[in-house]
Amino acid sequence: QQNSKKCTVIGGSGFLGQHMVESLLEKGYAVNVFDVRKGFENDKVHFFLGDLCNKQELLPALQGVGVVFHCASPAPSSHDKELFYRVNYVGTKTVIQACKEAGVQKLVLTSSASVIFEGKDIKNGTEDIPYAKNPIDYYTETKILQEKEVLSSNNPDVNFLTVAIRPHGIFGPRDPQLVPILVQTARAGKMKFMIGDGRNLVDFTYVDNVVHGHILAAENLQKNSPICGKAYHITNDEPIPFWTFLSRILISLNYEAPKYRIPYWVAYYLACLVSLIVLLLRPIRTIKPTFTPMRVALAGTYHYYSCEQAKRDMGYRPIVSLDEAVERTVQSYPKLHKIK
Ligand SMILES: NC(=O)C1=CN([C@@H]2O[C@H](COP(=O)(O)OP(=O)(O)OC[C@H]3O[C@@H](n4cnc5c(N)ncnc54)[C@H](OP(=O)(O)O)[C@@H]3O)[C@@H](O)[C@H]2O)C=CC1
Ligand SMILES: CC(C)CCC[C@@H](C)[C@H]1CC[C@H]2C3=C(CC[C@]12C)[C@@]1(C)CCC(=O)C[C@@H]1CC3
Repeated sequence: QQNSKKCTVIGGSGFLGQHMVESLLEKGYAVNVFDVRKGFENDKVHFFLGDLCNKQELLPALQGVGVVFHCASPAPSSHDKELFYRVNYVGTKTVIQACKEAGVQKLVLTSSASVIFEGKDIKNGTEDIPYAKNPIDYYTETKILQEKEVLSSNNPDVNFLTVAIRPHGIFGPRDPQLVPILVQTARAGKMKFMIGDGRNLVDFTYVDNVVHGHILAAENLQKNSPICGKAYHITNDEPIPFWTFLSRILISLNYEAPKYRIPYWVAYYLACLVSLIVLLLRPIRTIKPTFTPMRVALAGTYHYYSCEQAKRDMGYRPIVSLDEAVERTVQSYPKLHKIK
C-alpha cells in the first residue's frame, strides 16, 4: 500500500476521531489510531495507546504513514488550564516534531471556528478575520496557539505540508457534548429560557461533513496547492437560529422547547455571577455549572462562518443536509428519548 493511503488519527478514540476512522477505512485507508484511551474495538485498526506529549510514545504510531490527522484535545469543558496548554500547545509542537522525524508528509489539524470568536456577533465570517484577541475561554486560547504552530510549520522544501480545518458546533451520533448536555439540562428542568431574541444564526455541523472536509483537505494537500499552510471553515452551510436548532432536537426527543426569553446581558451577568460563586466554593465543593458565560455567549450571539474558501480550493460541499443530520442524530440516542 502507498503511504499516501496510510494514516494515523491522533485522538481517534474520541467523537470526531471515531467517525474519521470509520470513513477512512471505508475509503480504503490503512488506519492507525493514537489516543490516551482505547475507545472501541476494530480489528482493522492498529491501535497505539499513549500521550501525544510524549514523542517516544508517538513515534511508533507514525512509521510509514503519509498523513496524520490530529484531532485530540482535552474536553473544552475542563477547567484544567495547565492540561490545555500542555496538550494543545506543547503537545502539538511534539506532534509536528514527531511527524518530521518519522517522515510524515501531511498533517491535518482539527482546529475550531471559535479561534476568531470573541463573544460578539460574527455573520458569514471568513478565514481572513484575525484570531481573537480576547478568546472566549482558555481552551480556545490554546486552539489558537496550536493552529498557529501547525500552519507555520508548513514547509514544502522539506516535504512537510500542513492545513487546519475549523469546524463549528459538531454534532451527530456518539457526541458526548451537545445532545447529552441538552437532555441533562432539560431533565433537570433548567431548559425553560431562551437567551436573547432567539433570532441569532449559528452553524451546527454534522460530524460526517466535518470528516469529509478533513479527508478532502488531506487529499488536496499537495505541493503548490493553495491550501498549504492555510485554515478552512467547514460547516453545514445552513446557519440556523441557535434556539430553533436546540428546540428541534428537544422536541424530537419529546422534551419541551424553552418558552420564556431572558435578555442576553441579564443572562451573561448572571452566568458571570454563577462562575464567581463556583470559584469561591471551589476549596469546599466542586460544582460544574450548566450556565457559563461561554455558553451564554455561544447561545445568544450570531456566529456563523463562510465555507466558500473550502468550496473553491478543495471542492467541499456538505454531504448531509441539516434536516437529515438532525434526524440521524436523534435516532442514534434511543436512551435519551423522554418516555411520554
Ligand atoms: N466537538 C465540537 O463541537 C468541536 C470540536 N473541535 C475540535 O475537534 C477535535 C475533536 O473533538 P471531539 O471529538 O469533540 O473531542 P473528544 O474529547 O471526543 O476526542 C478527543 C480525543 O483525544 C483524546 N486525547 C486527549 N488528550 C490526549 C493526549 N494527551 N494524547 C492523546 N490523546 C488525547 C481524548 O481522550 P480523553 O477523552 O481521555 O481525554 C479523546 O479520545 C478537538 O481538537 C476539538 O478541539 C472543534 C470545533 C468544535
Ligand atoms: C444549556 C444550553 C444553554 C446550551 C447547551 C448546548 C451546548 C452544550 C452546545 C451549544 C454550542 C456548542 C459548542 C461547543 C460545545 C457544546 C455547545 C456549547 C464548542 C465550545 C465545542 C468546542 C469548540 O471548539 C467550539 C464549540 C462551539 C459550539
